Amino acid sequence: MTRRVYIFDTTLRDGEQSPGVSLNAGEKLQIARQLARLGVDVIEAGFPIASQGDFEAVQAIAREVRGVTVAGLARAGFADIDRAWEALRDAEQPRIHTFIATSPIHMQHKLRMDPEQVIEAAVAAVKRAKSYVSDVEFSAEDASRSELDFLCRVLEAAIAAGATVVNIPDTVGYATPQEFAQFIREILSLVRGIEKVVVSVHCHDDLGLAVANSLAAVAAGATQVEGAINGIGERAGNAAIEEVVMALFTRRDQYGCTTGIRTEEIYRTSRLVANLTGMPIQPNKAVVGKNAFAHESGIHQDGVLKERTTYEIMNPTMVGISQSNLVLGKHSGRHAFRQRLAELGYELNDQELNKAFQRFKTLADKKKEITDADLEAIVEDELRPVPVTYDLAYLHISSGTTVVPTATVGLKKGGELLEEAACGNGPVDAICRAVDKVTGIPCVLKSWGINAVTAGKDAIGEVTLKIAENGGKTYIGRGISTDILEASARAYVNAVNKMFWETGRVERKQHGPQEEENRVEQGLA
Ligand SMILES: CC(=O)SCCNC(=O)CCNC(=O)[C@H](O)C(C)(C)COP(=O)(O)OP(=O)(O)OC[C@H]1O[C@@H](n2cnc3c(N)ncnc32)[C@H](O)[C@@H]1OP(=O)(O)O
Ligand SMILES: CC(C)C(=O)C(=O)O
Ligand SMILES: [Mg+2]
Repeated sequence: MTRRVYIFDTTLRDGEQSPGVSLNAGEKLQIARQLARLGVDVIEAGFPIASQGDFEAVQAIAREVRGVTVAGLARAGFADIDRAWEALRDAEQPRIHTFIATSPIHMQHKLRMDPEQVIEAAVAAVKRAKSYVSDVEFSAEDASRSELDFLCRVLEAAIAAGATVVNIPDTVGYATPQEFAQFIREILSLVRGIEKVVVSVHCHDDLGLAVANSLAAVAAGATQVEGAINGIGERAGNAAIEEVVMALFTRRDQYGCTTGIRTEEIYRTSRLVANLTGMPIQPNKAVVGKNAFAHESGIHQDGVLKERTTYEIMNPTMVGISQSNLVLGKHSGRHAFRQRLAELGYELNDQELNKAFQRFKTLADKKKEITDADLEAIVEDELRPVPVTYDLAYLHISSGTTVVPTATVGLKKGGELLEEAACGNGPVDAICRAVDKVTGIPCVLKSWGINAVTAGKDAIGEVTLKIAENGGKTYIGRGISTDILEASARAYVNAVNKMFWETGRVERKQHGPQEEENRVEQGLA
């Protein structure tokens, strides 16, 4: 039989405790609306006594967001609880979440209270909260470092006082999965009345075990998991909700649990939280990272192209990502290379493909990322090798903050040296204009981009650009040099040569040895 596990989202409370994160009321409201669309059961909207801003944010969420429980956090003190109620009173389903620490280390050093005082404070807090709302969650902070007998007494007292949810936090991420599962099993068997309430866990990621501990607790019988989107939160963060949910779904054979989450909303929620909190998602992050459904190795790409499930245990569309991504790099193989070229509109025969593939591998050894423009340039060169009509003989640039950028270029055409100078908005513009003067054909620079082919201060830059002749067809040019202006000039001349060749401005004949040498110099052969 499948069990329903409740998802308690604390992105807006514990998540906001991430160092450097502060969300205003508008941003919190935006995230809360999306969390409701995602289908979480509880949104912990904030800690109302923390600041006027947080109070207003919780109040705004309580007033607007429907179909979900809205919780506010409060220490075990009347002022906190009263303030939480003030903020939550207009919620459709309000929950006051009150907490106090139960571990010897916290009671002695932080609270400076003895265990009996802690029990008294817990009971008084739950009763106060209960006087306002029927749904009261009690958390025993630092539960995983608390003595089991004492913890059970506190939980029992909180349930007797009216708590509807008891939460067992691993506040400092100290637990390990087997130990935590055993801890939960013991609590479930020892605490009187626990069968009447929801048993929750709240795990932190100090040892990278937050999700594993949460899942172990669910397997042991916990019925609510607390966490944050993208795993943000105090220190190393909370259990990542998207990971917990997708693990419960993907391994439902193991856990036998369901959640109310609409998984297709996961990616959108993750992006929104990353954007509004300013906490970027690491590329290799499970479920929502840029690489979570990306494959770079040829063997994997081949497998995925033949049958996606060879290397994917989840369908990306299930989490709201449109498709798997085959990334071309030095580890890629011909199957993925051919597929990407087909997507770009190139159908190559086996011989052409092999030649282009060798060029691609050579480039991939030098560059981290191979772009579509790189592929287009490779294929264009392979399929349509062009003779060198113009060859860059020299380039002189005058540029700076107080001078008009000026370029002088010398281009060889046959045995002749043709020289021109031009001014421009910047040095690249000046180069383009000077080349145009030589050729007599003004072109528009449609795009220009540079990549470092090698690392370090003396990196070789590779410029890829696109030009078009007065609204006409686009030609791609590439040029490499340690000087980015020289690379730009070479790329521009390369594109001009393609234009001359394709528009029939030069005689169509095979490359001679000198032309092939020139192609090598330009980094094109
Ligand atoms: C594990 C968690 O994530 S707990 C939640 C942590 N989140 C936050 O702290 C964010 C919001 N916090 C705040 O804005 C502030 O800390 C406030 C407004 C709550 C309190 O601010 P201050 O009154 O200046 O107290 P301060 O934060 O310096 O110290 C905390 C006090 O609360 C007490 N306290 C801590 N937890 C509890 C608790 N659960 N119940 C009762 N008292 C508690 C501490 O012992 C300390 O009391 P003391 O002043 O008598 O020594
Ligand atoms: C307030 C409690 C639930 C908490 O955040 C923790 O113990 O980590
Ligand atoms: Mg926490």
